[in-house]
Amino acid sequence: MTQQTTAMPGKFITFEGIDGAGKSTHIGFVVDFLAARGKTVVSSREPGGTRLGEKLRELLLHEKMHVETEALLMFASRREHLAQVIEPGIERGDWVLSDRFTDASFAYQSAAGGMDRDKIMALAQWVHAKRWPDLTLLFDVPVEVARQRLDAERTLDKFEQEKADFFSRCRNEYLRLAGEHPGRIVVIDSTKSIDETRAAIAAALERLL
Ligand SMILES: Nc1ncnc2c1ncn2[C@@H]1O[C@H](COP(=O)(O)OP(=O)(O)OP(=O)(O)O)[C@@H](O)[C@H]1O
Ligand SMILES: Cc1cn([C@H]2C[C@H](O)[C@@H](COP(=O)(O)O)O2)c(=O)[nH]c1=O
Repeated sequence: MTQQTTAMPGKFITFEGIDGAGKSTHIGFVVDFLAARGKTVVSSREPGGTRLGEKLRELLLHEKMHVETEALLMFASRREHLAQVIEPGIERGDWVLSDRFTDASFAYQSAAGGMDRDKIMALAQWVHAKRWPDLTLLFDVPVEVARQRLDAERTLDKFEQEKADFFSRCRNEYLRLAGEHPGRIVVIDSTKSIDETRAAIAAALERLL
């Protein structure tokens, strides 16, 4: 008789925050933390994460467009990412990490960009009705701190060139989402030192292990 083994489904963890909050700095730490605990980790990002998604990312980060076009392209990238990376990874039992997901569409296209929230929700229901992250780490810093971190280090893309007011609306929306989904979204105070931030991340991850 053939014995059938069903792999335990993996987990889906997303990283959010305004540009310059520090989320990318900590993804490597999370990969190492989980790998040390025997997890197979897949690390990816949005927009992007697939060949098509990376092409869309190039357009999204550098071309001016109507905010609804922007949202549709974000969700086109997301659809491909779910089909090629997120769902197969979780099914294999891997821990899939994504640098941003749908919370970013609520923060950037809706709260900051002015798009109707219900339209983002309709796209989310269409593209991934049943799939939401098991854990979202929200890296929170005041807008001025994020700005200083960005200015210190690179050529700014289309979103990063937005004014402080745009990022205040994003930040407020992220915090509002955290209040709405306290079981999923953990707010990490990203003004702290990198070591202190790592300790907070480790505590949040322990809840899933
Ligand atoms: N806790 C911290 N203290 C001081 N500097 C930090 C801290 N965390 C990150 N930084 C620095 O801030 C800068 C921006 O960090 P990072 O690229 O991780 O931000 P991000 O949120 O991923 O931004 P983006 O979304 O635009 O990619 C980097 O130079 C990083 O070294
Ligand atoms: C998924 C997603 C992303 N964005 C924006 C947010 C950032 O400014 C860029 C991605 O850059 P990062 O350095 O990789 O964080 O894209 C968005 O506006 N809406 C989204 O859904």
